[in-house]
Amino acid sequence: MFVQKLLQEIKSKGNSCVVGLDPTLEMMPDKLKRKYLLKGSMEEIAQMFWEFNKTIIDYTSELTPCIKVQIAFYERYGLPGLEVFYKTLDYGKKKGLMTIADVKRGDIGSTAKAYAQGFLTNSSIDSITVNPYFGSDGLLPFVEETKGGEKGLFILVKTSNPSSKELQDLKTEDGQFIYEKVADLVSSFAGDYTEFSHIGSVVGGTHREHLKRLREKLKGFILVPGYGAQGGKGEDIKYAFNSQGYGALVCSSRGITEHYKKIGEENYGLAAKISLEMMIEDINREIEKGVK
Ligand SMILES: O=C(O)c1cc(=O)[nH]c(=O)n1[C@@H]1O[C@H](COP(=O)(O)O)[C@@H](O)[C@H]1O
Repeated sequence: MFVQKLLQEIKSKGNSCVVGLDPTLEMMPDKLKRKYLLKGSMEEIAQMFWEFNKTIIDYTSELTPCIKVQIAFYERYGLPGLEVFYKTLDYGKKKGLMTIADVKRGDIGSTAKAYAQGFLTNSSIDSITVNPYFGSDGLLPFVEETKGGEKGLFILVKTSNPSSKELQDLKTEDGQFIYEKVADLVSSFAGDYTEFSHIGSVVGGTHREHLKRLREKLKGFILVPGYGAQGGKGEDIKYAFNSQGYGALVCSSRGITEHYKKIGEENYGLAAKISLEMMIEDINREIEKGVK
């Protein structure tokens, strides 16, 4: 079961920090560029991303419970890129990690069903991110595909980007914000659960007040992106956890994979590990302090 496996990983590793694998050309260490880039073809770039991802996973898999792989960074390099997206998830699973395929899908019911089946029947994918803009009939195929709780969903409730307030913070007729309405919709799908529902949500780590309000409303795990590169801090993000220190996954991508730029590229994998260790220390310290 998704939630049980996730909790087991979190407890055995002693943290809820997720490594995001969002490779870009600019992110690549020079030594990899020298090794792979002859013509600059999609195949070469994909091969380079594969070595980069494998190295980051090798250095961090003993620490992190989970990886998140954002599909856009792979799709932009066509089929060779997509192959690396799936190979990365597969490699993460082989290393014993839980996986989030960050695909942010959503559509009318029939198309949503195709998305849901395409991603959620893949044995290397434990969970996906979902866009709720189509409303309940667009969400139902994803909920249906995860019925039984073997797989999980993270539905966008309040995103981390500065403009998220333009639409998500609009007030509805009954005085609630739109993101609160989305949270209610997500909760209505959560079903029976003992600890946390496998129907989770995404709330950006850049909004302390939202995390406070939403932790009470939401019954599933909260995926919290925005740590590090987007300015999210442990002192705010701790509000996504329950009083026992569980129920959230904090994700950092560039903060971990680009850390080598601060300390030298000879060992970019070790640099990622060091950055993850610092993140874990920060988040765990804040959880320990508790919420007021
Ligand atoms: O669903 C997400 O993961 C997500 C939601 C959100 O509100 N904000 C957000 O940054 N993300 C993703 O989280 C990652 C953040 O990357 P960094 O800013 O490099 O840590 C990217 O893959 C984003 O697409």
